[in-house]
Amino acid sequence: MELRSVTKTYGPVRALVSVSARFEAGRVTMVLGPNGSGKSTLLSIVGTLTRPTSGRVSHGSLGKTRAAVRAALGWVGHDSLCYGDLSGRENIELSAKLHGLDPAHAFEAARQRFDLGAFAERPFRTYSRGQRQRVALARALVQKPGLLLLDEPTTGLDAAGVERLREVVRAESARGAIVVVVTHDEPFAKSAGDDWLSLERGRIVEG
Ligand SMILES: Nc1ncnc2c1ncn2[C@@H]1O[C@H](COP(=O)(O)OP(=O)(O)OP(=O)(O)O)[C@@H](O)[C@H]1O
Repeated sequence: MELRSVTKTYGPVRALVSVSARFEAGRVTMVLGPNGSGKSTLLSIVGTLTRPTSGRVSHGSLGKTRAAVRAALGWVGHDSLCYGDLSGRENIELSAKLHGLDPAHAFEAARQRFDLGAFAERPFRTYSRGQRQRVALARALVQKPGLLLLDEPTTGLDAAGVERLREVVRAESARGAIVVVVTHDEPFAKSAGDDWLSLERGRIVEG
């Protein structure tokens, strides 16, 4: 997957300025940079949720159409994309159904992988932050995405939660996914990343 000279403006604000980068299958790219440097904008362009103002985005073998890329996309952003009135189990099962997969099988796999306890039967809105994060991640991974995008995934996680996340990120890339993670957590970025890309005022400064 590749961005070529991608610029994104919002009125007078230049969120990204001529950004070029490659993201390889089987590698984890960490996107770093201060607040407002364009990290979330980059992620949403890569995820086809935002169109660039100029420049080119190629998703390579993930697909040529937005629909194809979105079918291959696993996304955990600031918004969990989970329904608050549904339980964790129901959220995961719903995601499985939307991808044409067996819901019970998908939930059982997620339950084991993310150690989902009795809380998985309660409404999602009652969850602690760490529980939300586990279910949101489980939901995003249901269809074994070819492209996994995570925005600040360590926020609110304890040390054990961060370690589990690191293992999941490494396992997903080892499976062959392209993984792109926006983070302010430098120890996590160092330990879980293969490639690092730093943004400052919408421009790549290294990496
Ligand atoms: N929908 C929008 N409308 C107007 N300006 C926007 C919009 N989205 C982002 N911006 C602006 O673009 C710039 C980059 O924002 P972005 O959210 O990509 O930064 P970020 O690096 O993810 O920041 P943070 O670390 O605070 O999450 C900021 O100046 C922001 O205010």
